Amino acid sequence: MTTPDTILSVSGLDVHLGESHVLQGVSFEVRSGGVTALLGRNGVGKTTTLRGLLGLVQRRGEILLEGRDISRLHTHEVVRLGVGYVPENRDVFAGLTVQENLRLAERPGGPHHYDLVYELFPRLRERLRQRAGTMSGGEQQMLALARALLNDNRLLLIDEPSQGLAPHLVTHLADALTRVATLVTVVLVEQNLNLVRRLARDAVILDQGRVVWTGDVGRLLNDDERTRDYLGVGVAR
Ligand SMILES: Nc1ncnc2c1ncn2[C@@H]1O[C@H](COP(=O)(O)OP(=O)(O)OP(=O)(O)O)[C@@H](O)[C@H]1O
Repeated sequence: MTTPDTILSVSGLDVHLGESHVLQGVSFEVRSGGVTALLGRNGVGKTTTLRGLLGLVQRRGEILLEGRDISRLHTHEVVRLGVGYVPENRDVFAGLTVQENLRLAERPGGPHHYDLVYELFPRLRERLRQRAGTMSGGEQQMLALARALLNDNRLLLIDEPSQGLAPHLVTHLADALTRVATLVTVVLVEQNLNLVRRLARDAVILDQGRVVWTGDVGRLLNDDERTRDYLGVGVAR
């Protein structure tokens, strides 16, 4: 049931890729504010769900953003409604500088939140003239996040931001995302369950293209059997 504090409501989302029926009627809701984690084993359809929401893959089903059906909109129209995306491959232009990468991310009409970006990632301000491709993986991840944060978004879709980062960078990322989540609703795909525990309030678990569990993150991560069955891991406490 959709309640007033629901920002996103997905119902019967279906995606075929090649011969595969990757999403088979995915349905879930995202509450306004904070972080909802989209979890599941490798290959269950998490990235495809984010891409489906954005219209980057052909999809069927109903997707309501603040009550408005966006399921037939093109990607640029979804983005213009305030949906930001940070893909897992760190979508930066390697041959361009940090400054150019940020400029290109500016959505026409603004506003553009450079103050916020530099407050969260002071390193980027120091490196405005550096080519993005010569920065470390962590710095590129910060730049990818910064590109999404520059614009006014209602919803940010962030795919595996901690992938490949050293532990101290994961801590920095967690601090930044904690602040981000006070400003905009986040749907986070993440394998690092310590990060999920720290950041997320709600969880949605996918298995083989279907939602198999939704609920409170704390409840999920305190349930060894469930985390083992659905996520294939034990959780360190
Ligand atoms: N272009 C494509 N053509 C055919 N199958 C695809 C294509 N892209 C993805 N798939 C398949 O769709 C399934 C879901 O992929 P997806 O990337 O959404 O999973 P995921 O849950 O994000 O996985 P991971 O945690 O490993 O990133 C996988 O089995 C994948 O092999």
